[in-house]
Amino acid sequence: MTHVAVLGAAGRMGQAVCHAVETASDLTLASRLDAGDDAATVAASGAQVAVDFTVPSATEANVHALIDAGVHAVVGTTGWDEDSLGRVRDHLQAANAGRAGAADPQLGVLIAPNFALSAVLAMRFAAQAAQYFESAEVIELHHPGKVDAPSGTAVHTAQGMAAARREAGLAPMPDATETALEGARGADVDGIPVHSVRLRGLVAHEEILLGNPGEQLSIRTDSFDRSSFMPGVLLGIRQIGTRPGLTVGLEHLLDL
Ligand SMILES: NC(=O)c1ccc[n+]([C@@H]2O[C@H](COP(=O)([O-])OP(=O)(O)OC[C@H]3O[C@@H](n4cnc5c(N)ncnc54)[C@H](O)[C@@H]3O)[C@@H](O)[C@H]2O)c1
Ligand SMILES: O=C(O)C1=N[C@H](C(=O)O)CCC1
Repeated sequence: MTHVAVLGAAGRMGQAVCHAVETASDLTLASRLDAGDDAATVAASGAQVAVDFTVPSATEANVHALIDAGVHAVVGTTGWDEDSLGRVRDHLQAANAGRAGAADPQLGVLIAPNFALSAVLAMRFAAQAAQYFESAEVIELHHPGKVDAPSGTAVHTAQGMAAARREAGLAPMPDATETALEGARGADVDGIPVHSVRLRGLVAHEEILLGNPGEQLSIRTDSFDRSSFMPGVLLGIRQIGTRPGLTVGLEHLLDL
């Protein structure tokens, strides 16, 4: 039986994760934490794994506290960049160097911008397709309660596509824009324009547009309900104990 703590337990995702953990026969919900609670207390609740769905401004400090507490972490909170990921990688390496044996297992942290299978596949397909198209843009569409833009998924998608374009030696994308209102061409993520829509009624959606003369490929993922993220979160909880160090992206846990 794996004991699980949930950080951000009062939030939209935290509530869904608590319910998913409570209804899984191999998991026990050890503690629920929200703003104002100390992440360092999760070990005392008996948790071996903590799940973080909080806010971009808090998640990195939470992860460092969890590493210090000797608890594996599964993180869905967005807002990570190369610097913050690097600090977690270094902290894990230092912490794991001092840990050995069954009573002191090697710690793992999984940080995934999207736990929905459709989104993970969309990111993979977009990276595969990117080298074959002159033009590529990403449109992400979310509920208006979301605090960050662009979405972590859109950043991850654009970075994967940009890396594939670089590797294939593609020229910059055609774009004759000479004058534009600020923001009209979206945010520039590694040379890929990313557009953010916030609309009441939406949950989490993304469309990737790829264009060539005379043709277009559209790749779209829609999470209509937060239940779409739960199989991925549960997979992360079940596997993180066997994955020491930092893993970025659920794709590494799937047989894609
Ligand atoms: N990876 C994914 O698949 C996925 C899916 C959905 C959302 N997200 C991300 O998860 C995060 C949370 O999304 P949400 O819609 O649940 O947000 P939310 O605002 O509904 O919930 C966040 C919760 O975190 C709490 N919180 C704030 N600071 C905290 C702290 N220091 N310690 C503990 N709790 C704290 C808040 O009080 C709130 O209850 C966002 O970054 C979002 O982008 C990721
Ligand atoms: O609801 C959110 O907020 C979501 N955030 C993630 C992101 O920023 O990519 C994943 C989808 C839902």
